Amino acid sequence: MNVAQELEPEGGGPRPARPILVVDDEAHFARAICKHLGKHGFECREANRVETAKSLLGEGRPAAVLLDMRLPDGSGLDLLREIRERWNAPQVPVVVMTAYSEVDDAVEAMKLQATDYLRKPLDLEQIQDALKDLVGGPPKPSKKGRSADSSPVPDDGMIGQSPAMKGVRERIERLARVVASAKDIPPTILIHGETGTGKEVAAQALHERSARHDQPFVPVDCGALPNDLVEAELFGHEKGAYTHAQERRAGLIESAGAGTVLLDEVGELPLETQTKLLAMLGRRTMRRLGSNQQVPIRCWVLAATNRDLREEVEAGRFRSDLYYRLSELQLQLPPLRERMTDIPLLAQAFAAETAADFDLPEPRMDPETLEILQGYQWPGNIRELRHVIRQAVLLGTEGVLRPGDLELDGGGEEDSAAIPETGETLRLRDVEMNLVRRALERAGGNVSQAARLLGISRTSLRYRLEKYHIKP
Ligand SMILES: Nc1ncnc2c1ncn2[C@@H]1O[C@H](COP(=O)(O)OP(=O)(O)OP(=O)(O)O)[C@@H](O)[C@H]1O
Repeated sequence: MNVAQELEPEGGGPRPARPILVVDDEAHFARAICKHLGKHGFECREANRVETAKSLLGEGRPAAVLLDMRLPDGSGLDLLREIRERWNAPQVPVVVMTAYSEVDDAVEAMKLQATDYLRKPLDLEQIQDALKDLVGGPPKPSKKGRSADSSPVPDDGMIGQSPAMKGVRERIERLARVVASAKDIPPTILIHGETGTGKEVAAQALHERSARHDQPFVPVDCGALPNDLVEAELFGHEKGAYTHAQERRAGLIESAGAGTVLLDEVGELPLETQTKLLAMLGRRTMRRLGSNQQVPIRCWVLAATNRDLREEVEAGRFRSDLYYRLSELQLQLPPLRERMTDIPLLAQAFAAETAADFDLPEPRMDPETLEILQGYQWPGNIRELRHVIRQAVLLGTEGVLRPGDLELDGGGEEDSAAIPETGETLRLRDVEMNLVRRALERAGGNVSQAARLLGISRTSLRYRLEKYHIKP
């Protein structure tokens, strides 16, 4: 009899499957475990702190617990003790995850009747195997699960059928084939594209097509990390390596294990960090801050940038040797304005997503709304489109997306050259509103004639009339 059977309630009969509780302070790692186990039919709950774990435990007994020892607000051992006091061993299997240097903890955990312990760094397969032994196979899939083809979003998360997008897909397929044929660590791929064009989505699609798809995918926004912390975040640190390093901590690169790391906005890395990154890519090892020991790295590195890195190299802000190292293979993502035919699909998918998130009816798209969306320049690309649609669904007319529901930031066909800085937006709106009023007056309230006077389409004028609440 396996533990899963032991956990069946005495009264028999069907019951909802209990989730597996994953407690690890490395959020990326915990998420990767949940994602991997999720793919194999296990339901998971994630906690990155003792407090969160306790409140999830308060909701009911889990099928098993995967427990990291070092947590930001307490120790895994104390949590294990509490689980044992609450539910008595061996009813809830607890698998402890420890690093090599935490042998004492592992011994202590065994005394507290941890069911098993796994040594970090860990492969997701290992975790799955350990759980399978303990709780048996995954529960039957629930009827609630969405069927793969009920969603307008393709498996790779990349919506779009335009020639430009088909080109991107083909390129990703070709890159994936090269990656699959690499004997050891696949070559680095540099993904270029303006902000919001989907570089992270493309990186994830590459990861999903690689042999590493069951391992963590760890995106790191290099631009968001302050200069004095960037190396600690990337490479990890020993206790006391710098003022606030109170605990030893694995870096993001190490926590990716044999998965994929995406260095997003890699052009933002300080030169000193670029040097360390280059050494790491060459030697396939790295050192945690404050340590002399070289740790082997197994992850595949992808990089993304919205800058022209060759220009950065010329300006002396980016190391040319690192540029060549990172750009062994390249992928270019087109701006949204070069694939306007994808806008209806994207807009409808974002509208559906928002409606589902807020339990609203999925809105219909007014044809004039689509015309406006396809006439706008989208400086913020797909991210901006998603934002505009979400806002329109939440704050606009229920059940239909009308032109007046769209809040676009200038950038339309006739004013795309002037995206105003803060403070100028109002002035631009005032000028535009006055022009619209004057044109209407001169045209005696005739919308088509006023549009001709302004040199814009009738739809564009109708959009502005709604936006500024002007009655013709
Ligand atoms: N082809 C696509 N289909 C659907 N959604 C997409 C697509 N491309 C991007 N998105 C969505 O657009 C948003 C921005 O995408 P992403 O973060 O990948 O862009 P990025 O180029 O990495 O941006 P940045 O340069 O600012 O880091 C996300 O919400 C993403 O889900």
